[in-house]
Amino acid sequence: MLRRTHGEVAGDLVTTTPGAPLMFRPTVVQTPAFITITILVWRFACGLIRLLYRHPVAILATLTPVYLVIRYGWQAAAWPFGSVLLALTAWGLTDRATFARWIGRRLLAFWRLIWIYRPHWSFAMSGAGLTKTARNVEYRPRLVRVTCGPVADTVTVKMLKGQSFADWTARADNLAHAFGALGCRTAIVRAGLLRLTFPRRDPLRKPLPALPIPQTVDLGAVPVGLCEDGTPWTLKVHGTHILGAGATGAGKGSLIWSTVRGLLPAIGEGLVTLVGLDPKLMELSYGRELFHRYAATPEDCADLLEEVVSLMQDRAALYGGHQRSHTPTIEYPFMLVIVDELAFLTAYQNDRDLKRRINAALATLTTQGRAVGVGVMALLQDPRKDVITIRNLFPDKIAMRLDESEQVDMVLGEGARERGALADLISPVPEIGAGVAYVRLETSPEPVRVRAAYVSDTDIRDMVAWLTDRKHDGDTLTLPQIQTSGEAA
Ligand SMILES: Nc1ncnc2c1ncn2[C@@H]1O[C@H](COP(=O)(O)OP(=O)(O)OP(=O)(O)O)[C@@H](O)[C@H]1O
Repeated sequence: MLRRTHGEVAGDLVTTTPGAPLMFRPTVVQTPAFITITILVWRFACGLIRLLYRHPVAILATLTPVYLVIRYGWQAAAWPFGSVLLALTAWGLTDRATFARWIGRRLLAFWRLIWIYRPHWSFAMSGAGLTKTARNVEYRPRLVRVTCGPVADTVTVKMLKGQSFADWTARADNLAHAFGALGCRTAIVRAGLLRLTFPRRDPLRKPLPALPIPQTVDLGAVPVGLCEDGTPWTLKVHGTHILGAGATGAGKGSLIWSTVRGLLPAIGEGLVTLVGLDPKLMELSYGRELFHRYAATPEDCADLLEEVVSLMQDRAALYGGHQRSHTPTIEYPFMLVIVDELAFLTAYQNDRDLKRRINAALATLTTQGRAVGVGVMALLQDPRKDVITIRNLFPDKIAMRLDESEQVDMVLGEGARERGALADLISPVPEIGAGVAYVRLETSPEPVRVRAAYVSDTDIRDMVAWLTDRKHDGDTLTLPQIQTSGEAA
């Protein structure tokens, strides 16, 4: 049976389908051509101004020679153009860093914008499922800006209304492949604005040799390796506690020894004392001489930890009401307690009393030690809750190669893996992956990929010799002593 459709009926449409959808025909308003042209010209002008504002160097470098050739002919233009080119080459050869900062990376950013990001943007967004369609119109997130750092591109994006940060972190892998990058890290700039970081090359691909022993020591920034953006990786050791987790062979040793190496001058001056707990008897014993106090058996470790706790409490009593923070002095040096394979002393310890004493001492140190100049740096293989119950008492965490993806959030905190901390995907091949880690510092929620420098056995022997030489030179006659509780009081 033929039946007319309901609603604002489109002409004389009829249908034989029962329950056919209502058909509406929107009113078509003819836009005058001059309005359309004005809008297009306006958009073009805005785009041009934006381009000039964001890429002045690239635009000048492209347009100036063209203008000179058209205006004066190529022979006349060749002189100024050649001179500028020569000056820029000389600048690039003599001071590479400033040339790269002011010219090179700006040109590169422009090039990568027009060659990689702009042409692939639409397809990458829809391919990654980051577009939204409403009334048959596809809306795309806006590419705001591209900048280039020494090793990575930073792309600023305006998210679509209704999108969440999690939508983007979940697509990080898709985006990396879409733009031919090694990976993609996401970070929020402000509400609605997102920063995507695409590494162009990986400065952490090759092992780093041990860093030079620094001239002076900053306990807030001890150099231990390299970040993936090519900047030095520095570790804050004073006023915090550090937990490092990594499967066997992940390179936890390089983290310990790079830290000790960075602290060496301060150890020599007596401003830093090292306390080593080495239940595996393999790692710290190699540089035993660098530690003021050292323990290996669980009993000795428990005694030593309790001694440090009592020292810390004496200091706290001394400081109480007078000062709220610690400045290292020879009398009251900063004390770093390094624990290799913490689980041997806690979870895998059969003696219940020892286990309780060690756990209690570590919990006390990590809750009260920061302000009085006692820090704990603990390493372990397995970060699960039943292995380490005091995980949350360490403000700074480092995830080296881990066996399972779930372990990443256990170490670095909820959502770290989603934000790009792929510690479970670090290569087990020592040359490629040993010493590589993701860090999440107390001050920043974004995980940063880093690699610790490799301190070989020879380097450790040299460090011992360096310290011994200084002692003999008279700089420091004895290794600084930990004051016992009686002395401190
Ligand atoms: N930073 C590094 N760069 C390159 N290679 C490294 C680095 N650190 C360690 N390695 C290599 O990886 C091997 C294992 O390192 P290391 O013993 O430090 O691992 P680990 O995490 O302490 O393992 P385990 O928990 O079994 O003791 C080393 O013998 C060395 O060859």
